[in-house]
Amino acid sequence: MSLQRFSYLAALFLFCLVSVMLLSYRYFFSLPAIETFITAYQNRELSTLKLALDKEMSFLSIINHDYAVWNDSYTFMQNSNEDFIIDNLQDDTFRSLKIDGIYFYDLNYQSHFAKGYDYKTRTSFKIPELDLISNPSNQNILPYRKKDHSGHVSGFITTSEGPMMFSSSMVRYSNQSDKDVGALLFIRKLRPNLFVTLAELSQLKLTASFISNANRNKHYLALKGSLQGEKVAKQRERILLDHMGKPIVLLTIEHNFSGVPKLINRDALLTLALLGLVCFSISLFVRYYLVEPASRGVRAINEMLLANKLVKLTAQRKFTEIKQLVNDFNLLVDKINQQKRMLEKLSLVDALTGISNRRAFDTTFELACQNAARSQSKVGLILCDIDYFKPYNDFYGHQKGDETLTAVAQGLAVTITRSTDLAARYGGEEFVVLLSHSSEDEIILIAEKIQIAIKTLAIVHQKSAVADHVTLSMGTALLNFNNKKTGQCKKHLLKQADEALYKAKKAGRNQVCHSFLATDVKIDSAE
Ligand SMILES: Nc1nc2c(ncn2[C@@H]2O[C@H](COP(=O)(O)OP(=O)(O)OP(=O)(O)O)[C@@H](O)[C@H]2O)c(=O)[nH]1
Repeated sequence: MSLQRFSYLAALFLFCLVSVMLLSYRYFFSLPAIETFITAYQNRELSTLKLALDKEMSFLSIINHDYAVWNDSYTFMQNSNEDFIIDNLQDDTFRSLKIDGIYFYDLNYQSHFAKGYDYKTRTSFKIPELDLISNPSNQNILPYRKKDHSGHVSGFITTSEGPMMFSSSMVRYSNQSDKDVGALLFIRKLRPNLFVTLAELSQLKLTASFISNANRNKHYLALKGSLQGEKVAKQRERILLDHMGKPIVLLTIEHNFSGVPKLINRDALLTLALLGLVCFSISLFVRYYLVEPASRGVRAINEMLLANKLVKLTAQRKFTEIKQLVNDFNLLVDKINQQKRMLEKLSLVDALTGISNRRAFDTTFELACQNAARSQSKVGLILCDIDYFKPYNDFYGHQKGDETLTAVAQGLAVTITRSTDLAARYGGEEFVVLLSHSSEDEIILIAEKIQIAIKTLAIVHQKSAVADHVTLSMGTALLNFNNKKTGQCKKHLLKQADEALYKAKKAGRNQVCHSFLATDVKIDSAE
C-alpha cells in the first residue's frame, strides 16, 4: 500500500472514529442532559402556573373568610336585619371586592341571602344552580361536610351564567365563641383577564377556552404542578375541574423551552464538516511533507538505477528523520562511488606489473583514435616483446620471471611522461606503448629511451642468444587518422606494429623495427 493511500485511509478512519465518538457522546450524554434540563424547566413552568391560579383563588378565599368570620355577618344570620344589607351588600361591595355573587345559607342549605351581580357589566343575574335545596349535588360547595373542619371550601362551579370561581366559609363569631350559624359563599366569574394575569405571572403563553358539554368526556389532564410522566413538548393541554370533577376550562400552554436538539442537527453537521476539514488537512499535510519527498526520492533513485549512476539527493523539508535519511543515503553514495572508482582503477591495472592492463589500453587507444580523427593528428604504437623469455622462465623459474616482467614494465612506464600517452601490458611478456598526437621522430626517440631503460635494468639472462641481459624487440607504427574510419585505422595500426615486431624478431631480436621507415629494421645501436 502506498503511503499516500495509507494517509487517506488513516484520515478517513480518524474522521469515522471521531464522528462516532462525538455522536455517541451526544446521544448518550449530551442530549439526555438537555432533555432532563428542559423537563425540569417545563415542570417549573407548570408549577408556577398552578401557584398563580392558587394565588387568585386565595384572594377570593381571604375576603370571603373576612366577611364570614365577622360579628355583623353572624348577627345578620341570626336576625336578618336590613341595615346589614344596606350597609354591606350593595353593588359597590361587589365592585370593590371584585366578586359577582354573595350568598348566605343557613345550616340546612336554605338561602338566607342571595345576590348575583356582574361587577364588570353592573347587571344583576340569578343562578338557579345556587338554590341548593333544588340542586343538592351542589351542596358540597359549602363547607358543612368538610372532614378537615377547616370551615372553608373553594373551587369552580358550572352555572347557567358560565363557569365561576367560588369560595365559601362558615359564618361564625369573630372570637369563635359561639356555634356556626351558616355559610357565606362568594362567586367570581371566570373572565379572560384572569387567564391573562395567570399567563403574566407564570411567564407562559396561555390560551383558555370553556369546555362544552360535548367535549366533557374527552380525556384531559387536570392542571397540577408537574408534567405527570409526559415527555418534553412545545405545547400541552390542561383542564380546570369544577367541584363535581367535571372539566370546565381547557388551558393550552405553550412552553418557553421545548426543543431537545436532534442527534444530527445543524451544529452537529457543522462540527462533522470541520472535523472532515481537519482530517483532509492532515492528509494533505502528510502528502506535502512526507509522501512528496519520499516519492521524489524514489523517482531520483529509479533514475539513478536506469542511468547506472549514483548521485546525491538533496535534503527536503524540515523533518530531522528525512534529513538524516537523505544524509545517510548521500554518505552511502559517496562510499559506493569511491569503491566504484577504486574498482574501475583496479580493473584497468595489471595485477602483476602494476602498469595499465590490456583493458585500459583498449579504452585509451579508442579515445586516442577518436581524438586523432577529430584533430587529424597521428597516433603511434610501440609493441615490445621480451626476447627468449621462455628459456628465461625455464632457467630462472616462474617467480623470477614474474619479477623480471614487473621490472621491465616499470622501466617502460618511466619512459612515458605525457598524460595522453600510455604504457600497458599487452599480454604475457608483451607490452605496448601508445603515443597520442605523435610523430615519427617522437616514436624513434621513445623507442630508444625504452632500449636504454631496459639495458639500464641489466637483468642477467644467461639463456639469451643475443645478449647477457634481458632485451626487448620492438615494432612501431604511426598513422594519420585523416579521412579514415577509426575502427579500420586501429586495426591497421596494430597490424603494422605487429608486423614490425615480427620483423624485429625475425631479424635477430634486441632491436626496433619502424614500419614507417624505408629501412625495415634498425638494429639496436647499443649492440
Ligand atoms: N613468469 C611468467 N612467465 C610468463 C608470463 N606470461 C607469459 N610467460 C611466459 O613467457 C614465455 C613466452 O615464450 P615465447 O612466446 O615462446 O617467446 P620467447 O621464449 O620469449 O621467444 P621469442 O619471443 O621468440 O624471443 C612463455 O614461456 C610463457 O610461459 C607471466 O605472467 N609470468
